[in-house]
Amino acid sequence: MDYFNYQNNQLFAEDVSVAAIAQQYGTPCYVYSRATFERHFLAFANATKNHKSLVCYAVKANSNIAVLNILARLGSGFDIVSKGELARVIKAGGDASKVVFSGVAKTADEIAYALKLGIKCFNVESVSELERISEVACELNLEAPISIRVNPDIDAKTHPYISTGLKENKFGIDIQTAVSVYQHAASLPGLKVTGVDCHIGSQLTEVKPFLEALDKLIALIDELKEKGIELTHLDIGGGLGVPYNNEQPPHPSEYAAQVTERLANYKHLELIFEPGRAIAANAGILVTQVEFIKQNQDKFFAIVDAGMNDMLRPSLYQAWQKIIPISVRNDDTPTRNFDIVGPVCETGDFLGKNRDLALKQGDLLAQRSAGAYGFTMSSNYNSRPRVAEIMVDGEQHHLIRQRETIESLYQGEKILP
Ligand SMILES: Cc1ncc(COP(=O)(O)O)c(C=O)c1O
Ligand SMILES: N[C@@H](CCCC[NH3+])C(=O)O
Repeated sequence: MDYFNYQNNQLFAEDVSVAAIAQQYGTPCYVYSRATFERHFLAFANATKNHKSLVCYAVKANSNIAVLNILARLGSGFDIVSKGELARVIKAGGDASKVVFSGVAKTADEIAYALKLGIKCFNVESVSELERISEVACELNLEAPISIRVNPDIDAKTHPYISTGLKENKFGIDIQTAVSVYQHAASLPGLKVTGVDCHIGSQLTEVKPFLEALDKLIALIDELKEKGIELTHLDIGGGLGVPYNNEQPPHPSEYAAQVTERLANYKHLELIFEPGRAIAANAGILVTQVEFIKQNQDKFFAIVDAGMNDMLRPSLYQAWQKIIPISVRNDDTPTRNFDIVGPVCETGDFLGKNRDLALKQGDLLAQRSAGAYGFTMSSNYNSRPRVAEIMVDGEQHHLIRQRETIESLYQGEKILP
């Protein structure tokens, strides 16, 4: 099921022509499908119905408040990594009691903000952080629910930059030392030990590494119980991959079924998932226009109006995302092998390389799978205003973030007197 489809050679997002959106809002722009966000969220939520569980959407994937609101209405919880992300969740109508706070460097201010809002849990990534949370909680006369994010030293078999569960990665606490850290946590004032957490990486295309991590977590939970520390939840993190090209990641229902099966004897443990990409990636496209066609000897470039500042993934991870025309040509324009490059002054500024397309100046293109880690990783590099975001909902479309203005680029800056 795909909500981005061709009708009479024109790309549609649900029931709206993408060309019409580009005409109305200009390019580049991100276009999202509400129905896709909902379908992906429900795939997780429904798959885990036989086990007490909570889906905490990872806000970093796509943090527009319209997206968060759509998910909050379906009962989603949220995985956040900053005060800013938590503020977005609250602004969007999310429930703080369903928020888990991840990240390696929570400040005292961020901890206090989250504590006062009554979040579900802090996923703690170091002993120093544990002590900081204890101090802040005591100062506020509050109790902080915590879980330790353990690093299980599992190879997630993904790109090294998005692998997080190996001992050489900065994330989590070495699982070998976890028991003593839990004992330390139990002795500190202001803390309530509630769970265990891990997140081994992103864009995983197999269930096996998740299950390996889960087995290590279960062994830890058993050991803690023997030592008198009983946990009430297990957070397996996010990381389920999506098909960008020919990858065949397991469907959320298959993944969730295998995870819950392993937890058959642990029905009392609430299971938390933190999916980001699996919910958002294929719910969005980046729409861009060909500014120029350029030929250097036998190399063809389509220079488009979206750059690495709008979509960083290809430059940062050599990520491959499909690029398709918004209107399929049926004239005699030759198909050529193009590098699709942006306007930014960097050699690494490309959306895709070696793409066989029939293109002319002025054509519109869509980069697919752009709903996750697209807009949220965008910047103003080269003083380029960040682009508009549009949410399609059936036959309706809504501007959910306006294009930044030139003036906004230097807002807050000052010239010396
Ligand atoms: C702690 C944590 N949870 C959840 C996620 C979401 O990951 P994904 O988008 O791969 O599901 C991330 C990002 O990788 C993360 O760091
Ligand atoms: N931003 C990355 C994933 C990292 C997720 C954050 N832990 C991507 O686009 O693939």
